[in-house]
Amino acid sequence: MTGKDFSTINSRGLVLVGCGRMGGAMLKSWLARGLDATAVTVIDPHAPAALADQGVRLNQTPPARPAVLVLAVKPQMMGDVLPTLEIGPDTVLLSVAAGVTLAGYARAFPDARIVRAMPNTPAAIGRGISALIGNDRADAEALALAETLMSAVGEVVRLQDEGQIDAVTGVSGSGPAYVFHLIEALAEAARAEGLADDVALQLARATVAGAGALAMEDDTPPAALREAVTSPNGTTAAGLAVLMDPQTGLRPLIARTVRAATERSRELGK
Ligand SMILES: NC(=O)C1=CN([C@@H]2O[C@H](COP(=O)(O)OP(=O)(O)OC[C@H]3O[C@@H](n4cnc5c(N)ncnc54)[C@H](OP(=O)(O)O)[C@@H]3O)[C@@H](O)[C@H]2O)C=CC1
Ligand SMILES: O=C(O)[C@@H]1CCC=N1
Repeated sequence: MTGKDFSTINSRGLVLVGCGRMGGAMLKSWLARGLDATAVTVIDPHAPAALADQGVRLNQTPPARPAVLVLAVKPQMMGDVLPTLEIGPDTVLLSVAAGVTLAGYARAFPDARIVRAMPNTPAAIGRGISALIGNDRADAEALALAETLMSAVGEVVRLQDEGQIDAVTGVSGSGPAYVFHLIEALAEAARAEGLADDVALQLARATVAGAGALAMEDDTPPAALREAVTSPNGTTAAGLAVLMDPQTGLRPLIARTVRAATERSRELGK
């Protein structure tokens, strides 16, 4: 990604409403990849002051027709935030909020080209993944602009149907938290088996990161990568007999986890 890819946004401006964990993570990657800080207006009462030192306009009147307005506040804040904004057909509204639907935004901004994206926090290091879906008014240009922004922070998939974004939220939007919890659980188990705290955490973190990197770089299916670790009647087989138990193992637990997160995303949309 280069400054050239951001040229429309750099000349017309980007407004970011909500610069917390997700908005802040994306902005960090965009600025590192060619977004001109002086083209950015951040609206957030608690935006980090350091952004102003980089040239970002903090809590100032936004440009009248920015190329894009990115909404990254909590879904519960939308009722307060939307009435403060004016978005016409020249601006792409790009929302990363869970739950809030295209129809909900269209009621507030009937002429707007609206795109929903569901990213995740590895966006902060350019290793996120986002899914995109636009409303009827979102033309190829609007979707391309959204894709430029989201592909600057990681991989992008396009959805066919807005309903699919709830499952994306339950899998990859929330998913980093599941993986961080796996690191916590592995480190705890390592401590329980007698390893020192720092060594336990180092082993857990590097194992999850290394296995993740191998799964990305190698086209081998994950099941085959798992089998390559598993010697007949060895240690991994003993561990997997517990982890892959059809009733009490990871599969049913992850299925329930993703179901709960997906259902919550659907609820937020009501
Ligand atoms: N965190 C994640 O992993 C992901 C989050 N999302 C979505 O991103 C959105 C933001 O989540 P997240 O970043 O975690 O939340 P945060 O609370 O970290 O960020 C939201 C930011 O918006 C600020 N804010 C509150 N009210 C306003 C307002 N009226 N105008 C402008 N800014 C305001 C908050 O300030 P203050 O803290 O002072 O209230 C905060 O800095 C949510 O809709 C969520 O569904 C999507 C994918 C992943
Ligand atoms: O927990 C949440 O609601 C948000 C959406 C996906 C990740 N965080």
